[in-house]
Amino acid sequence: MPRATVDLNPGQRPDEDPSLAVRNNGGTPPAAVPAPAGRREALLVLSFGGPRGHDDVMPFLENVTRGRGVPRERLLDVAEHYHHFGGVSPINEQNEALVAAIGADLAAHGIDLPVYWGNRNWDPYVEDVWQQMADDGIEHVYVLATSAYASYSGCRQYHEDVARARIAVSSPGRPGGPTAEKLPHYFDTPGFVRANADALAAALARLPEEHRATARLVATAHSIPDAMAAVAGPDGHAYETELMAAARAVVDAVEPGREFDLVWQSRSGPPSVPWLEPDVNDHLRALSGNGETAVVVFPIGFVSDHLEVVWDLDNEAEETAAELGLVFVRAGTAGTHPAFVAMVRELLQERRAGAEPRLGTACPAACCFVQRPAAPR
Ligand SMILES: CC1=C(CCC(=O)O)c2cc3nc(cc4[nH]c(cc5[nH]c(cc1n2)c(C)c5CCC(=O)O)c(CCC(=O)O)c4C)C(CCC(=O)O)=C3C
Ligand SMILES: [Fe+2]
Repeated sequence: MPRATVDLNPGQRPDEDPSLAVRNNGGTPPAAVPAPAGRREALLVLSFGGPRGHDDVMPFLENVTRGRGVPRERLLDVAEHYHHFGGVSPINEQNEALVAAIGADLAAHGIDLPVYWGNRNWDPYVEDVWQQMADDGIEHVYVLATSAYASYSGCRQYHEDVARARIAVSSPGRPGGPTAEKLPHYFDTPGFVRANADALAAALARLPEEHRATARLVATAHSIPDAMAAVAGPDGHAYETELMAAARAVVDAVEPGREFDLVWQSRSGPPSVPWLEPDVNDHLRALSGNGETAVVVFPIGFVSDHLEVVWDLDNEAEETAAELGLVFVRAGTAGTHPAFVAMVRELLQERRAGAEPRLGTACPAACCFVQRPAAPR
């Protein structure tokens, strides 16, 4: 018997809180059977979203943090980071490039499948894209989330985004637009590991020669609240274990067995709430105190060089390193690396051929569930 799963396809339930449909419904997991012949399918790249200009910044931040108890001072602080880039997040052009690269790769392999792009927090919103796909006659959508790992923010919330979009496009006789299934977590796929390993190797090569063999390798990922980490994945703590596995595989692909650290960046929320530690800046101080002279930071937790990378690492962490006199190089992310793009095609083909659903495709009903604060502050 299939386990109760997060329901991506709640159909037409306009009177229900969309998030309840996701949380409480024991839905049917996508079956391990091939896609029906002739069904009109599409791929949706589902991402976080980011502002496109000055005036978008605060409304965007309010979208991200609605009802989440993030202090206003933190929002104003983060708004400043965006304003350093004219209010334009790099995430949009990163996603446009990824969509183009996936489209070109599918075409090059003779796979006739349209690729759409939608976001949780900013235009193009997932609800609007779902409507577009419905209008275009798409019947089934494979969803690639731009996060490789388990956690509420990186997995479950993307399931919720899809369920919300499906409810938004429901109308009498046309419930939910296309049906959906999320592609599984891909942190451990050879393509994702290869893309990150190439980036790490390139970063090492940018170090002055005398530091290459001894530089400390430091993997980073977005910090999350301890409470969110505790319930990530079916058995808890999957965010940390998946990150550790991905970082280990990436380092081993460059230099088998070389030591590395996994630390956290970009924490948010009120100081009273514990998040995963140590922070990358504190970690750099500790390394320097231990006599280390050079570091390579590789943001394994992210799939593109968006703001959390180009500000929090290239600016803040780099500055910390400079104060300490540490030689600092930051490795790139998967971006549009051909191995990463090919991996997306492989995940897609695996699902279309009827492979057994893996974690992230069909999640147990309570997987990654976190209780949000009762009232927005
Ligand atoms: C696990 C995780 C990922 C990785 C998985 C994934 O990629 O989905 C991620 C990605 C991202 N986070 C991003 C930006 C932000 N995250 C925030 C806030 C938060 N992130 C959280 C977690 C994560 N975040 C959490 C638990 C919060 C607290 C509020 C809440 O519980 O939701 C805030 C609010 C202000 C602040 O407090 O920092 C912003 C602006 C951007 C866009 C960057 C750009 O614009 O280029 C991206 C890709
Ligand atoms: Fe975030």
